[in-house]
Amino acid sequence: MDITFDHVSFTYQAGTPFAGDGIKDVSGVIRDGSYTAIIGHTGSGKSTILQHLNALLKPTSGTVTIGDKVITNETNNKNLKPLRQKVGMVFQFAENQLFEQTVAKDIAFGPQNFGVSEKDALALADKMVKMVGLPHDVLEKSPFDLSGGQMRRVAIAGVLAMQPEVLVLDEPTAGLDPSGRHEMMQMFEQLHREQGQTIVLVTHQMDDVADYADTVWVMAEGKLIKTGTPREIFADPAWLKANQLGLPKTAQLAQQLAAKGFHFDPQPLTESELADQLVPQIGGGQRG
Ligand SMILES: Nc1ncnc2c1ncn2[C@@H]1O[C@H](COP(=O)(O)OP(=O)(O)OP(=O)(O)O)[C@@H](O)[C@H]1O
Repeated sequence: MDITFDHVSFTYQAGTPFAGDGIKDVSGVIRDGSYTAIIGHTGSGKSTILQHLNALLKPTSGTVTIGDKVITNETNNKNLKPLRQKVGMVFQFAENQLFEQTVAKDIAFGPQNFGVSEKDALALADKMVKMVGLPHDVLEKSPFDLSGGQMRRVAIAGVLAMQPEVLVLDEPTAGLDPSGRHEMMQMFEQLHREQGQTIVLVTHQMDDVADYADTVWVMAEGKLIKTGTPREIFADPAWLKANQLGLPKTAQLAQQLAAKGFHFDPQPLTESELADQLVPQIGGGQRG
């Protein structure tokens, strides 16, 4: 399912003295099957974009087309429930939204709310717990007895149990330690690679953009100022700096090595790309 923005603007508290622009004249497509990263400085409009992906916000002007559903300022709120199933949102610190007595009930809550029987919803909970890498025995535990990272996985399992066509992640690894971050990003990567899950990721981590995304939207002051592949977006360090964005760590390291006489073409964005280009230059690669 594609999600298409056509000249979308959104004004918070429109018509009041507190009115403020959220996004301005955004046009672009989140392609079915893509892994799209949305990046930009604080206040650039990323969260406002996300909330248009399942019509939590409706455009002040312009249209958002989600699959076959066209959302405008005039769209009636009543008919939006199916969208909430099709576009699953994992908000920042999603674990704060857990509330049931057991993990199983918490994960099953969403599907049951959409008419799935209790038995089938609990079977889904069983499957999703595995998918997010948690042991089976957490199902009967209280979510509040788990670690923070485990609680977040339960919250994500609850979103996945809705079997969304598009999975939207708002800084899903915020507050996790480096290994927890890596494991969680690998989990999303697996969903994308093995099941073709469409993913939209808001992140401040340029390494994650380079490692996982195939498409990038760059936001600044409410506008979508650039779209492209990570390679296209990271090709111009001066432009990135002007927009208060950085390079992935690997590309930064390659820049430092280039200043010492090493040569890279194309610019390496991931560790394995860096290693592939560096090894021949230091005469390595053959051991023993
Ligand atoms: N509830 C609100 N009421 C009024 N203005 C808002 C509201 N939420 C956001 N804004 C404004 O809309 C603009 C875009 O904000 P948004 O939260 O979408 O940016 P962001 O890129 O997600 O920021 P961050 O990286 O800090 O989460 C900002 O100028 C912000 O001040």
